[in-house]
Amino acid sequence: MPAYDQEQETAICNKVMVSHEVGRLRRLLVHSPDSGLGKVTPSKAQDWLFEDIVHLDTMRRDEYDYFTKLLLYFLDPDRVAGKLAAIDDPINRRNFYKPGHPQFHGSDRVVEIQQLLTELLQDEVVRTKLVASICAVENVSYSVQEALLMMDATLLGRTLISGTTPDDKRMIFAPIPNLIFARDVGIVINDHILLNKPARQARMREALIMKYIFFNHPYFESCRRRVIELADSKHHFLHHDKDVDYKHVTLEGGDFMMVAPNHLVVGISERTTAYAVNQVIKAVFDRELVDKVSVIRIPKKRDYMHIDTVFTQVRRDCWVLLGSLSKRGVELETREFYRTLAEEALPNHELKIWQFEREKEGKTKEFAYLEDLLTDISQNDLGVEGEVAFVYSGNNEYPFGDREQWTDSCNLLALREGVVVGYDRNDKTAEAFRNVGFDVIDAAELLHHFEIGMLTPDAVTNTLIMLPSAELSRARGGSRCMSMPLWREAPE
Ligand SMILES: NC(=[NH2+])NCCC[C@H](N)C(=O)O
Repeated sequence: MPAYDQEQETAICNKVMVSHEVGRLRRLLVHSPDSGLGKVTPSKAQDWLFEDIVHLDTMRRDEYDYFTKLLLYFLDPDRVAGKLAAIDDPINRRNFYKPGHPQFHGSDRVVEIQQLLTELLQDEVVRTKLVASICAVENVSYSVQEALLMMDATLLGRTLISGTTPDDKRMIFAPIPNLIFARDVGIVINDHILLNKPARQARMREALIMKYIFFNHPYFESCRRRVIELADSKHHFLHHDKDVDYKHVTLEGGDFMMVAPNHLVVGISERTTAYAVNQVIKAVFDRELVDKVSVIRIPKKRDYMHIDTVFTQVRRDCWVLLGSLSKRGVELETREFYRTLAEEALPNHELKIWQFEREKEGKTKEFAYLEDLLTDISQNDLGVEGEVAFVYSGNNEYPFGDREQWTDSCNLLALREGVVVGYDRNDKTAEAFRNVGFDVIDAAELLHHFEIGMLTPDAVTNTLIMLPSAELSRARGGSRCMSMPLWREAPE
């Protein structure tokens, strides 16, 4: 047996490398719903980017826990295989799923942000800086700041995320309920990490916490010099408010897709500004990180939010997307208009796609439709020779396409090529998947098959795994949103 190589083991453990959307997922960041989600009030729900208040216990026990089990089964099976009956025995009070609890799974493959934060808070210097920054942003009193500094790291981590002190009685600042959407906290571009700059106030504390984690946690030590932080334009603070927008950098992970090692896809959306995209292109070309950047401008509407709410990749040769932004959808919508009037009248006319190449400065290619770009990626970047398959939200039947997009039918996370996780409420989209030859199976049933030895994760192919989603979908994000891949292999 070769000698155990500690250095090599650490390098693998801390590997940060994402160059694809669909190869085998090896490591990711997540955050399971914390008590802050159970404190969202109807009057604040919209400000905090939820469409409704959620029932926390149902969301955790009946929904998110299945996500955790699935991720562990595929990425870190030793923690769960053959153990689910014991893990889920009511006697164990879900302790396996509770960050900070001695029985917490603590996986180094399915990495919990709260655990990283707790570890980071053991460093006195970082702890003082981070607490001071959060207290400044949240505008709390000096005495609260002092009290926070007295807490032990586990309790402090929990408080900084949930906004509530450990006795769970005193809310000292707002929760950050969107931290469950780990996709938006940062972006891995090959071996670099691009920091998020959220568009909404409700997500500022998340970005602050993650900045400290990426720059200070030993886990990211090896790539610290490869963290990219983009700034607003020079003197942006001198501009009039109404002019600030176009010179403002806001960017969120849902608008970024590493589709191939040489090719980054970026969205201009409600959350990511054109100015930010311009800075990103410069940053990745200057560092020679990719050869191509494709930019997709989508209508700035709440329903669409990020590009990953309107399409995601399933296999090298298969994508799921929203019909009204597809070739047929846009053509149908425009047909009855004079061309120039269509541009004025139709929201989907905002859809525009450009491709920039590092070596060909000034030369920009345009794509008329989303399918054209996606076909180009499949065939030219990923070597697909035959047809490229498109699965449409709601099976492209009116009005199910829009209804199911709203509940994240287009926001899928690939665990491996062709094995994707989606929400169980999107029936028509599931039908569309069946029509192109996919199996559709509930997460609970699949886990049961694993537990009784009927199936192994490696044997699963071309499958849409359905996650219970009545509560999760009210938070407006799907499985892709709930994951930030740190390491993904190339599709085999
Ligand atoms: N990558 C995504 N699509 N993330 C979805 C985030 C949802 C969250 N409620 C927000 O509005 O910010």
